[in-house]
This record gives sequence, C-alpha cells and structure tokens, in this order.
Amino acid sequence: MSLFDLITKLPGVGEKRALVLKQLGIRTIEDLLTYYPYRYDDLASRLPSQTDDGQKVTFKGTISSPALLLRFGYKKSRVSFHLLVGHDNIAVSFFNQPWIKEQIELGQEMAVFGVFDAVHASLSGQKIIHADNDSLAAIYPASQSIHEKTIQQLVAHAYQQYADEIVEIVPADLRQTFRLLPRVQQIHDMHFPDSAQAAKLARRSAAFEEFFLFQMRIQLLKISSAKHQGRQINYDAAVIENFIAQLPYQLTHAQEKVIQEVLSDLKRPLHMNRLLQGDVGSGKTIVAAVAMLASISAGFQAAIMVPTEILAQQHASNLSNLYENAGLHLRVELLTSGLKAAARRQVLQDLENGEIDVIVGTHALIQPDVRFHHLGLAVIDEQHRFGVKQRATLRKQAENPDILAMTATPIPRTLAITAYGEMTISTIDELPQGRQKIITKWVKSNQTDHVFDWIKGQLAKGAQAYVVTPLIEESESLDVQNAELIYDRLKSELLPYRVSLLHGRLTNDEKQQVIDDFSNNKTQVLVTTTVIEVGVDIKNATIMVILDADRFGIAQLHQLRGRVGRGDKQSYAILVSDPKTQYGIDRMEAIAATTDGFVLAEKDLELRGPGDVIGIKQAGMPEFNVGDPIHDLKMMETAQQSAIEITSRENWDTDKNNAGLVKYLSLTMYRYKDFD
Ligand SMILES: Nc1ncnc2c1ncn2[C@@H]1O[C@H](COP(=O)(O)OP(=O)(O)OP(=O)(O)O)[C@@H](O)[C@H]1O
Repeated sequence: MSLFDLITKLPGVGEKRALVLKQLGIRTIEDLLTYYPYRYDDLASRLPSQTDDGQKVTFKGTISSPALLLRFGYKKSRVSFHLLVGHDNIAVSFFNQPWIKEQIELGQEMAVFGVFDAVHASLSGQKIIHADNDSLAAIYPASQSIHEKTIQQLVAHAYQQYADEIVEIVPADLRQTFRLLPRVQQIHDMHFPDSAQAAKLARRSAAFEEFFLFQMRIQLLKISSAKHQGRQINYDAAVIENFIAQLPYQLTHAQEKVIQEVLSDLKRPLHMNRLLQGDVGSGKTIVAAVAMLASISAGFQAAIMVPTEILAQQHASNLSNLYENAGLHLRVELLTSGLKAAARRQVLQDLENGEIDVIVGTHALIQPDVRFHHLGLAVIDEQHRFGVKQRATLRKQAENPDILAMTATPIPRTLAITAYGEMTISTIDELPQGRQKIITKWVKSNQTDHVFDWIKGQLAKGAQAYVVTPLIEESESLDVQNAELIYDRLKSELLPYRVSLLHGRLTNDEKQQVIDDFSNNKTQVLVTTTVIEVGVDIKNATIMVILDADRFGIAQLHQLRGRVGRGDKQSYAILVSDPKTQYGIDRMEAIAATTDGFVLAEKDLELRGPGDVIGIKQAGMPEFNVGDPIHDLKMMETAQQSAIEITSRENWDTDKNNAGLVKYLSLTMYRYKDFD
C-alpha cells in the first residue's frame, strides 16, 4: 500500500469515475489527499444576534411550528416551519426538498444550516445538521461530472485507509525552523479541521510544502539540464570586442553587464536558459546580436525567433547591417511563412548544410522540416508571445541549444520568482544616453481636432507620427474599416504631408512597403491598427497618438508608446479616450504618470490581479492549489532559498534526512513534464 497507488484502489472508484477524477488532476491517492478544500462551511451553531445578513450559518433550536409543504407545479416546492433559536423565532424554508417535511416534528431539537436573512428573520435552509459537533465542512472544487459530496466521501475514505502511509516530505530541520505541522496532521486538518484556527495552521504548512516542492523541482530541472545538455561555446573574444568597438554608439552599463552575463553562460559547459528583460527601447537587440556572434565565432549557428513577419524582416536587415558595418561577412537569412516554396527549400537546405550563420524567423522556424547544422544559440524575442510548447519545440528540434529569451513586458518582481523560476534573469535597467522622457498626455475625444492640428504643426518641423486606431476585438473587418476612416480623414486634413495605412489585411509585402516608406520618411504619418505593437524601431517617428486608448491594457499601451522616443528627439504620446469605468481612468492615469515599464507592470498587477496580467499564462505561470504566490511571496522566497540550499549540499539526495523528499520527487516529476 502506498500513497502513489492509483485512485482505482479505493472502493467505489471504477474506470469511469477515475476518468472524471483525472480531469480534476487526481490520479493517485496522494493527489486526492492533497486535493484541498477551497473553503469551509462553519457548521458550529450561532445565535441570530451574532449573525450578519446574508451570512451562511447553522442555527440550533426547537421546532416551534408544524411543517407546511407547498408545491408549485411539477418540480418546485417549499417546506416551511419555525425554529426557536434563543429568543428569536426564525422562519425556515427549504426549497425543492419536499422530503424534509417528514423530519420536522413540533417540539423537537434541530440544527439547520442555511443563509440568514436578517431583515425577515428567516433562514433559507440548505441542509439539516445531524452530527452534533462544532465542526467545519470542507468544500471542494467540484465539476459537472462529480459532486462535491462525493469528493468529501472519497477523501474521507482515502484518509481512513492510507493515513498510516503518510510520511514526512519536508526535511525535519526545515519543519522545525518554520514550525510546520507533521504531514499527517496537516492533511487531516486541511480536510477535517476542528476549528478555523486548525484549518489556518494546516493551510500554512500545506502552502509551504507546495512552494517548497515546486522550488525543489525547479532546482532539479536546472541541475539536470545543466548536467546533460550543456554546450560549451568557446567564442572568440577578439571578434566580440572588435564588433562592439565598431558600433555607432557606446553600450550602456546595463547592456555591458548583461552581455557579460550571457557570454559567461555561453562559455560554461552548462546549458543556458536565460531571460533578458528590458524596457521598450532599452536596446535588447544588440545584446542578442553579440550573443549570436559569439555562437558563430565558436563555429555554431544562431537563430532568432520573433512573433511577426514585420519584426523578422526588421531584425534580419538590422543584423545584416550591424555585422556588415563591423566588417563581418555573415550570412543572415529570413525564414517566414511568406517565403515562396523554392526560396524556402533553398534556405532549409543551406541551413542544414551549415551555410547560413544566422536565421531569423517566425513560427516558420519550428516546423518539423527545419533542420540545423549545428545550432549553438536560439534567441526568442518577445518570448511571452510564444507558448511553453513552442519554446520547447525549438529546443528539441535543435538539440537543445542555449536559450536567450527576451521580453519587453517586464513581469512584476512578485511574479518573476514563480513564473520564471527555471530561468536566470538578466535585466537592462537603463535606457541609452540622450533619450528624452516621452511626454504623455491623456485627452478626451472632443479634443481630437486639436490633436490633429497640433500634429500638423509638428510635421512642419520635420516630425513623423503614428496614429493607432481603436482595437475592435470582435471583428477584424470593423477594425480595418475604422482605420480606413481615420486614414481618409487625415489624408486630406494633413496635406501636403503624406499619410499611409497599415493593417492586418495587407499582404506581407504590402506591409513591408508601408513600413519602408514610413521609415524612409516618404510618408510622414502612419495610420495603423495594432500590427505595429511590438518591436518596430523607427527613430524619426516622435509622435504616437492612440485613439480610444481605453480599449487597450496597460502593457499594450506601454508597448505602443515605446514605438516613439527611440532616438534623441523629444517624443510625445497622446492618449485620446473617454473611459467609462474607474478602471479605464486608472489605466490612463497610470500610463500618463510614468514611462517605466517595471513600475507599470506592478501597477497592472495591482489593478487587475495576477490572473490577467499579460503574458503570465503563456509564461508558464504554474497554478497552485493552496498557496498564493503573490500574497505569500515571502514564503515562496523562503521555499526557494531552502531548495537551493538543500540541492547545493554534497550528496543531498542520498542523505537519510531527505529520504522522504527524494522518494516523493522521484514519484511525482511526471506532473511537471511541461517544463522539460
Ligand atoms: N547603447 C545605445 N546607445 C544608443 N542607442 C542605442 C543603444 N543601444 C541600442 N540603441 C538603439 O536604440 C533603439 C532601440 O533598441 P532595440 O530595438 O534593441 O530596443 P529593444 O530593447 O528591442 O526595444 P523593444 O522591445 O521596444 O523593441 C535602436 O534603434 C538601437 O539602435
């Protein structure tokens, strides 16, 4: 008998029920015993005077009127009677449970659980409480196919049969330091607490256990990927130095620091899995360019995967220029789905033969027929745009190259420890010199004419402007129509300046043409839907107008604004919107108040809660049963330190004190295969 017995070992659990349970993530007895309730109903009885209106409560008293059964139509019914609780005569009603009537006898003692209505001194009964103890009833997350009560019963069974098998997992010294309950008591009190206090203590121990196991797994994954899949990239330091020396600008300290971090990772025989976060416009591309050059100088290829075709083209041409200007003759190729069949075949062939040094691509890079000669480094740009699966595919396909993921959507510090636990984080926390703060203004839509007049004045001084049209999520065609309307209007109003239009319905070549024209100042105003959101880098564009800005989230607005202020000229962002909710107003004010993406990320988290913050789901943010990684950040940090400390000890995995932990981890790694 073991906690890792399949759930079908329990009486009453056949194949069918096992399948239903599996959907709740319950496969083994252990899974069931750690399927914890999300709340408890307090069944301890109270007096009406101690109870708030609308509260769930148990009243215990004497039945003071005979039961009356009313039927409405075929299925509906109401049983009503009075219960004398202390000095209050409470009107109790049970809906659609006609059989209750049989249990009601005048003068008898009874305890009823239900929802209290203080105004009418009545109780809407949910159940009659038979057991006469003061206890809490565990309420479990159930599903359509399995009732909460069934789960209660299964848990009770499992506990009865398997309590003796519950052994300690968290090592004794940690349990002592953090005053954790013995595991068997923790599990007991989670499901069958005697008091709210007992439940609370059990929850604390269970949360620590959950965080600690999570952090242990992350450490193990780090250790194992470092041990087995390393790739030593012995780059040529002179090549790198020379390249950096030829750049038209001085690297910022932050860029230098981050480049050093990446280079020393590459040189180590360990596998690199690094996340580079840096605010919009902070200069991440050059870091990627250096890292890729390092890989190439050591005889490997390098790849960079980006979310859109426009971005792929831009990166390919930037990288070519950067290398070319430094006198390096590297072959940089583009692999996107827009490529013609023959051209694609050629690229694939050359890639496999090792004739291509750098491949820049979209999702097209992770198609099954893409094979590398010897990929040393894969860069993933805007990594939150790719799912865990896609990132894994790239790694597998290329025999586990070193990974440098980049993001301009900073994740709040409070979430990073959990979401990116398995990655090492580098941060560019400084913008290139000479950048001026983008002046951001929020105006109401009745100011739109003013805004357009003002743009015209700025165009006369040589500026260029983006005008982003409202995002209409429900319909792409409305989205495009809208952009066309604005385009038509501005085309005539802004004469003699030239206006162009960019939206998702254009072909890739058309899009590229529009971007090129704007980039070369052939057009001065670019009316666009959100196609341009990420990465577009045109220095002379200094004005960003976002219409109906309240349709966008904070992260997206920040990304959009980041398209300007990329050179040394004063830039402006104008948010035009009439938000109808406080949340909308809060977002406008937040964006107008700061241009710091890290501050905004925290604000976003505060305004929306963790579930919604952009990119978190995709970032592989794991879900926790008991602990709340944001609320219990301190505990998560402690768990992380403990896991690092344990795994760095010599022979920790054969140490007797860790036997329970080691066994548990070896039997449960399957749950975390997604990280692989
Ligand atoms: N140290 C530097 N000094 C001056 N300009 C720089 C420096 N580093 C990068 N730049 C320039 O700043 C601009 C923005 O850099 P880059 O495109 O790499 O930003 P990014 O971090 O990728 O931003 P985003 O996420 O918004 O795309 C580019 O035009 C680049 O040439």
